[in-house]
Amino acid sequence: MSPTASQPIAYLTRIEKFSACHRLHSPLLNDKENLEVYGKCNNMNGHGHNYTVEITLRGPVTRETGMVMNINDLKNYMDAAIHKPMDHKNLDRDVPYFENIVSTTENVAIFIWNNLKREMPDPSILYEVKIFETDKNVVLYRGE
Ligand SMILES: Nc1nc2c(c(=O)[nH]1)N=C([C@H](O)[C@H](O)COP(=O)(O)OP(=O)(O)OP(=O)(O)O)CN2
Ligand SMILES: [Zn+2]
Repeated sequence: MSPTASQPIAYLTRIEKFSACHRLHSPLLNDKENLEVYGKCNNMNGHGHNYTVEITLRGPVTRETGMVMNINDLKNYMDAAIHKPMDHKNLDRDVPYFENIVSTTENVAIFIWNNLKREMPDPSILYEVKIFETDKNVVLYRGE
């Protein structure tokens, strides 16, 4: 059903956390360049983060249910898109997507976006993926 005056548009956000380790290393750069670009984050031993992910949907508030999406369903989609592939994993070694794609927070956001698009029955309502890699480093991705 398309939105009408009786179906206002709302933004629904769910926040989840996951932990993972990684090393910033680009296959498109040589070792010297990798060290120059990524500095301490290029260390062979890697390092870990407690990521916070905010997923926002934008869609009509369905009259019958009063919801953009049932949060219980959103939880399941986020579990499949975020926790199952990445929680307590080494992103570079355990997640095939990052085999040749550097595991920056930008690319983690794109990975989550693509996973959610596959999981959700109506992917058009996915509005934004926001990730806090640390308290100070935040990435927003809107599929552009
Ligand atoms: N554009 C990006 N730049 C950097 C990313 C990234 O994902 N995208 N990631 C890193 C490192 O992985 C690392 O996570 C940065 O962490 P760190 O410097 O320890 O964290 P803070 O900036 O929060 O802490 P400071 O104490 O201020 O250094 C690097 N660059
Ligand atoms: Zn990092």
